[in-house]
Amino acid sequence: MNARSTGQHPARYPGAAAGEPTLDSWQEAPHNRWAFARLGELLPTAAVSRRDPATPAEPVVRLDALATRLPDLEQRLEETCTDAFLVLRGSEVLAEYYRAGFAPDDRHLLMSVSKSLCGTVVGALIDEGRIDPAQPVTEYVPELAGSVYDGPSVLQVLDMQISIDYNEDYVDPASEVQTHDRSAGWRTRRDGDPADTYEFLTTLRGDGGTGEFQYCSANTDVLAWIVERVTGLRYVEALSTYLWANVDADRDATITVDQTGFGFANGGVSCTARDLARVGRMMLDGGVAPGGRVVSQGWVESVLAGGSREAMTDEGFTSAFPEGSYTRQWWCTGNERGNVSGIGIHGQNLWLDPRTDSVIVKLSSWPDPDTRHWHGLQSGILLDVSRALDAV
Ligand SMILES: NCCCCCC(=O)NCCCCCC(=O)O
Repeated sequence: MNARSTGQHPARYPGAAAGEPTLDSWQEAPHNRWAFARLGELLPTAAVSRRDPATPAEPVVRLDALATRLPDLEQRLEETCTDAFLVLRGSEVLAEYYRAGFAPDDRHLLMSVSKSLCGTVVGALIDEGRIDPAQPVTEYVPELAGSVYDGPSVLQVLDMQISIDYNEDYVDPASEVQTHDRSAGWRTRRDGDPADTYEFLTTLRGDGGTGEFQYCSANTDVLAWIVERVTGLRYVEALSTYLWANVDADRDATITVDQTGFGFANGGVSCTARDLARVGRMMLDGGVAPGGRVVSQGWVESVLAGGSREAMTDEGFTSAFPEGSYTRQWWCTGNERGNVSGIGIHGQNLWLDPRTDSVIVKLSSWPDPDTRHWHGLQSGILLDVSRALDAV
């Protein structure tokens, strides 16, 4: 593959030269001043737990508030490989569950729930007038000229309505989603792979079609690239500035980065269940968080109203939710309760139940990424808990 220029990217730290520090220069001045405090952005880093691994966290089971209506909830959480589960009604944590070995302040990978966070950052920048959703993507990232993103609007990327030669089969080694992973450092590189995520995005092609839903993880990374271009910040910093710094989080979130330091917006965020619930709380509070307004009420209303039912083609989703749609990086069930969710493979949900003003977080480690069987069990729990909240 011929490496092509993907243009200027935000400096890793103020004053850093483009592309610096690299794996070979981070130990040298002046880079060491930044790198010694940010090593996890350059080298895979293991945490030294403050909890003795020999005495893993005790399980936490606080499901009493739901026990009358859902006496088998704990069993269902166990059967669906739940690591953390939390129900936040208003500002009250009504129920919580953490499996043995996973503590309430442990972070968990969100997979594609990360997309809903990125969508929120884009929403904030649209509110500020810094992104116009009707503009073509290439207005912000001209380096995507010639790719499938040469033509579609930012809104079509947000709503995933672009026909892309991208196979999102997580277990197919020949799929584009696996090449994407390799470019981002999630899998071992192969000869000829793009050097990084930016370059991978420039390689994507399509038939020029728009208007039909196609779930494609690359779209979110394009959004993150746009975020970088309009803010001059790295995506990791923008996520902090526009979202995380405002939600009164207990802990820092983390995001995986590729070798250029580009955050894997489509699936790489990890955080605690309680902090993720705070993002849901902000949505149900009309875009307002303890640190101030994150997105406009109008943005939140657009998400809760759902997207185009006609555009939705995902039979897996519509078999469960016949009125389902996807908009602004959120899955919208179109059911009578108006449930909307961030959804990630292997059982991650940030589920909003506007009717009871509740947020349900479920973080899991299903053995399979994305089967109807597992989604069915998971949706069943989320719907049953939502209905139980009507009476609690
Ligand atoms: N390769 C990096 C991470 C990709 C994460 C992909 C992901 O989490 N996808 C979620 C798919 C949700 C499907 C929902 C449904 O069909 O019901």
